[in-house]
Amino acid sequence: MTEAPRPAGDAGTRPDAGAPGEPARVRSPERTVLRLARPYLDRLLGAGLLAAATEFAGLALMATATWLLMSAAGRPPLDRLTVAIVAVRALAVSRGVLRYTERLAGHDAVLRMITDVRARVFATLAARPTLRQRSGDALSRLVSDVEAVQDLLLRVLVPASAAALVSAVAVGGAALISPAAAGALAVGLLVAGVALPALATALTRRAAAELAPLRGALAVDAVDLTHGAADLAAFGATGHALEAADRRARRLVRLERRLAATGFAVDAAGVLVSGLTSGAVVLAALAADVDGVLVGVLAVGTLAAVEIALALVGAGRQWTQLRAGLSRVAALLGSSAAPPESGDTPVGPGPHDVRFAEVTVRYRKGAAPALDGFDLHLPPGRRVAVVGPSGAGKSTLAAVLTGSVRPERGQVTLDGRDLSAYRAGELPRAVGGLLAEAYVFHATVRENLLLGRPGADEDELAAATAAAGLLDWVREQPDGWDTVVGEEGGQLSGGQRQRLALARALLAAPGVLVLDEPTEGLDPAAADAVLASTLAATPAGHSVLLISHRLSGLADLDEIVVLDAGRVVQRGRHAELVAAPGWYRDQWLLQDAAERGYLALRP
Ligand SMILES: Nc1ncnc2c1ncn2[C@@H]1O[C@H](COP(=O)(O)OP(=O)(O)OP(=O)(O)O)[C@@H](O)[C@H]1O
Repeated sequence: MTEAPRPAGDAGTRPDAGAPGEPARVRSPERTVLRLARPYLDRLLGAGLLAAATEFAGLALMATATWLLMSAAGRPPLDRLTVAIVAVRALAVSRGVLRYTERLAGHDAVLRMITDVRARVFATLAARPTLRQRSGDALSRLVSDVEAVQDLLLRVLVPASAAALVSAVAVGGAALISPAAAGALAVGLLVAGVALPALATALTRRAAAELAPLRGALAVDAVDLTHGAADLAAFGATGHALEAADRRARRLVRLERRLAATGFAVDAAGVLVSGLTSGAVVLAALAADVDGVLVGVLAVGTLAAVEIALALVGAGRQWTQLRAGLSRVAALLGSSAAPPESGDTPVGPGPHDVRFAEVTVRYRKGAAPALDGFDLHLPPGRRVAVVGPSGAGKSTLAAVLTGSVRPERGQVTLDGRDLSAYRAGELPRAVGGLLAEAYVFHATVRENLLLGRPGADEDELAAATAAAGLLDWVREQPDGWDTVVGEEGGQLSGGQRQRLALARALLAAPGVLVLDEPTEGLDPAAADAVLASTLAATPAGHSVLLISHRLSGLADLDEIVVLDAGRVVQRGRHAELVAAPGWYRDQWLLQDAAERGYLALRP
C-alpha cells in the first residue's frame, strides 16, 4: 500500500518500451481500437447509418410538423395537407423504429467486439504474469478501460458520424429554401459541432487524463487495503494507508466536480448557440423574402439540427475522458493485436524442442542483467533443474520461456521458431505450468482445475490431484470437487493452495512444463514426495524446466544448471555437482544438514 508492488514486464527489456512493467505507449489508441473493430466494421457502419436515419427522421418530423401547423393556420383545402399529415405520422413512427434498430445494431456490433477485446485483454494479462502483479489495476483495465472501447464506438464515433451526416443534409435542405439562411445555419452548426466540442475537449483534457490513472490507483488501494488489512494492522500502518487512499479519493471527487461544472457551462453555451443560430437563420430568411411558413420551418429545423450537432459536444467530452483508458487497453493489446506470422502450423501440446541461445535480459537500461548470455537446450523429454541463490535470475528464465519477458539479446526458439513469432494465446498450449505466485480463483476445486484443461474428466482430475498430493484432502471434503476454495484460495492452507496450482499445471500438461518452486510451502518430506510424483506424472516426451531453491530430489534429472547473478556458474548432473567444489555442493550440504535436523526434531 505504502509502496506499489514492483512493476515488471517485458516492456523493461525492450528498447521501445516505457516504464518497466507498463505496456509501451501507443501513439494513436483510436487506431488500435479501429483495427480491433475491423471485423465488425459492416455492422458498425449499419449502426451509423441507422443513427443518421434516426436523427434525420427527427429533423424531418420537426420541419414537416411545423410546416403542417403553420399551413393549417391559413385553413387551406384538406387535400393540400394530406401528404404532410401522412409524412408526420410516418416520420414519428419510423423515428422510434429506427432508434430501436439503431440501438440494437450498435450494441450488437459493439458487444460482439467487446467480448473479443475482453478475451484478448484477459489472455494478454494471463500470458504476462508480471503485468498481473497489480491486480487492482488489472481489474480496472478489464472493467472500465474495456468499457472505454465500447463507449468510444457507441457514444463517440457512431453519434458523431450521424451528426456530421445529418448536419450536411440540413444545410443542403436549407440551401434549397434560402442560401443565406443555409449559410447562417452552417456557421451555427460549425460552432455547435466543431468549436464547442473542441472547447469542451480542451477544457477537460487535463482533468480527464488524470482521471483514469487515479481510478486505477484507487482500485489498487482497494485491493491492497482489503488483502493487506492484516499486515497493515500488524505494522500499525492502517491509518497511514487509509489516509493515502482517502487523499486519492478526495482528488477524484474534485476532478469529477470540475469536469461536471465545465460540462454544465458548455451545455449552457450550446443552448445559447442554438437560439442565436435560429435567430440568425430567421433574419437571413426574412431578408431574402422567404415565405412566412418556410421561415417557421427554417427556425424550428435549425433548433433541431443544432441540437443534433450539439451531440458532438458530449461525444468530444466522452472522448477526452476515454483517452487514458483507451491508451492503456491499446498499449496492453499492442503486441497481441499484431498479426501472427503466417504459414506455420499451429503449435500443439505435444513434445517440443526449446533452445536458449546467448539470452540476455535486462529490466532497466543500465541495470545489471537478470540473465546474462544464457544457453540451454531442452529437447523433448529432457528434464532440467535451474537452481541458484535468490535473485540469480531463475524466475526471469521462466518468464522468458513463457513469453512474458523478451530478451534484450539472444534468442529463444520453440521448434526452431522464435518465441515472439507465436500468437499470445498460442504459446500457453506448448509452454506453461506453475509460475511464481500462481493464482487460485474464488471458485470450486473442480473449476480451478478445469482452467488447466477444460473438459477433463474426473479420472484425469484425480490423477493430477493425486500427483500433487491433494486427492486425499479433496475426498475428505463434504463437497469433494465442488469445495469452494475462497478468494485467492484463502480457505486453503498455503501448502494446499500450492498443490492445487500444481495439479492444475499437471492437468494442462503442456509439452514444455515449467515448474517454478512447485513444492514451496511444503515440509521437506512432503516436498520430496510431491516432486517425485510430479515428475513421474509428466508424460514421456514432455520436457520439464524445474526451478527450485531445494536441491533435494534432483538426482534423477538430466541436467542441473546453477545460476548466479544471471550467469551459469555450474552445470551437470546432481552426482557430478555434489562431487565438485562450488555453490551446489556447499548448498547441498547445508540443506541436507538442516533437513536432517528438522526431520530428527519432528514429533
Ligand atoms: N520485474 C522486474 N523488474 C525489475 N527487476 C526485476 C524484475 N524481476 C526480477 N528483477 C531483478 O532481476 C534479478 C533476477 O530476479 P529473479 O526473480 O529472476 O530471481 P530468482 O532467481 O527467481 O530469485 P528468487 O529465488 O528470490 O525468486 C533480480 O536482481 C531482480 O531484482
